[in-house]
Amino acid sequence: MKVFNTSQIRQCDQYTVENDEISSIELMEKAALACFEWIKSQFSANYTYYVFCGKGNNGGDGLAIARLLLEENYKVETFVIQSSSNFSTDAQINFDKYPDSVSFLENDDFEIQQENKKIVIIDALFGTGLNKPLEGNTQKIIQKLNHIKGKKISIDIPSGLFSDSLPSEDQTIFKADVTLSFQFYKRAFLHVESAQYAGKIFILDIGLNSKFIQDEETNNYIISSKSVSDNFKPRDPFSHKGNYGKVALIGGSYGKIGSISLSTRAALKIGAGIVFTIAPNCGYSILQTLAPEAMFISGGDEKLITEIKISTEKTTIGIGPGLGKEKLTKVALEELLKSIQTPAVLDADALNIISENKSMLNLIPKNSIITPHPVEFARLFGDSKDSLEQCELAREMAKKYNIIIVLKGHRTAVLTPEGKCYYNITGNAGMAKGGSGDILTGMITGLLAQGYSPQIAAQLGVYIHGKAGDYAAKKYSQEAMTAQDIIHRLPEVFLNIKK
Ligand SMILES: NC(=O)C1=CN([C@@H]2O[C@H](COP(=O)(O)OP(=O)(O)OC[C@H]3O[C@@H](n4cnc5c(N)ncnc54)[C@H](O)[C@@H]3O)[C@@H](O)[C@H]2O)[C@@H](O)CC1
Ligand SMILES: Nc1ncnc2c1ncn2[C@@H]1O[C@H](COP(=O)(O)OP(=O)(O)O)[C@@H](O)[C@H]1O
Ligand SMILES: [K+]
Repeated sequence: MKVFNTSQIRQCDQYTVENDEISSIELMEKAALACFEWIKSQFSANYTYYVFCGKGNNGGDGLAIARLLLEENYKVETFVIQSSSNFSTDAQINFDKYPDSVSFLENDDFEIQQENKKIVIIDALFGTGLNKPLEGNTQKIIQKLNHIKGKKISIDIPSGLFSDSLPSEDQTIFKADVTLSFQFYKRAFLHVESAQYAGKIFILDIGLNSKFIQDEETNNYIISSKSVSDNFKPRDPFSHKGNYGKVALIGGSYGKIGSISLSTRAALKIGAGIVFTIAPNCGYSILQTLAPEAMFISGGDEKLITEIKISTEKTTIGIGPGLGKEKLTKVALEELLKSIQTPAVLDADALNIISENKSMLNLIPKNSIITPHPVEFARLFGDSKDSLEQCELAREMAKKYNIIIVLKGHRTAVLTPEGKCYYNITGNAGMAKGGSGDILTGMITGLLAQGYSPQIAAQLGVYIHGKAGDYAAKKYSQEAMTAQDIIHRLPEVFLNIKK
């Protein structure tokens, strides 16, 4: 699913109005109707709706939503911000059509009856037309709204937020529980500094022109469930274990055998044919017990990995979880990287070793996948001022080193050597626990071994990992789920992909 910037969304609107039999006011009505239907499906008529509108098209959406609510006898109070600018053409039409009176706000002296607990505040003050951070009265109004208790819904984008850039810390922005946005994810919804204002995001289809959407180019995408099922390869009934690849997961050190055992179990459970684990000898009994399907190869020492004895020709390597950074381990990693000809997966301490020996970056086989969290990324490639800048730096580094970078976080981004960015929107805060990343390494390595291209293995891996995490949270709660539960919920993910 493509992510467009504000100017592309505007062009898409315009193209739709010019090429489809729909006028801009009809498009606004469609957008408002989609919001109204969503609101109706979630809230009863017992709520009082306070609709705050600007004079642009976002305000026009708000006025149309307020009218639709009134027509179905919902209790509605509508406010319009008084300003020197005129209504946009379509907002003026919706203002004229509004069947009740509206209150014009010159400052923040509006009243909302708080003792009535069933309150919905609809923010239709500013949309994608915002041209500078809010100040003066609008700023005060939003600050006041942010202190009022009630359900808060932003239309298209929280007022005060820009679609394509991140806010400064002191910027005033409406804090929504839910954002109902039209047709496309906005980039601001995909970065933590801005996404926190949007709450839960629902993308409403308003039927914008599909040819435009197909033809318009972008470098930013969402990994959609459709792209996952389109790329998914069901197992051939006549296949044997040799068809599903040979994986070697390398990692663990004394006290951290758990991490490589999680990776091992994840690789098995994601469908890999044959799995080896290379770990220190202290991991032998643990691994043979926790993952009896996998074969153990000694890493050369009781507590550390000092040698990696595996033919890399037909084996897909995943290295890093719990590995440690001892000198002998570094040497073993260096030797391994020199011997690999095919893409591998590098995580955690494998990346930390490389960040302390930057020339090793050039040893990473091309099209390999590295899976840093933001701090590991910064160790490798330097600091960034925010997550958007870090994402752009990752795009450059993926191109420079010809690798795929899986930049982990609330919205993990997969950056490719062609400069594309694929955001993952599955997953939840229950996964913010030690071990979740080790599982992702095992999953991506297991998918790569099964013949998925590195880019698809990375995209499927992060999507499936997050989706399994969502099933785990549903069953056990975000608090009580542990990383292992992500592995346990993989069956639900596969059964649903196949549907
Ligand atoms: N395809 C779509 O996405 C559709 C979008 N529509 C709506 O149209 C919106 C965009 O409409 P507009 O371009 O009219 O923009 P807005 O409604 O965001 O606001 C523009 C107005 O706000 C004023 N303004 C901008 N920045 C300000 C600031 N910092 N302080 C005070 N005033 C400021 C401008 O002077 C202008 O009057 C979208 O967000 C969406 O809600 C819908 O109506 C229909 C379809
Ligand atoms: N709040 C969150 N929402 C969605 N996914 C999350 C969240 N927090 C963590 N995750 C996911 O959990 C994993 C954590 O990986 P990592 O930071 O390497 O942890 P570790 O290796 O210590 O388990 C990543 O895949 C990340 O995307
Ligand atoms: K808004």
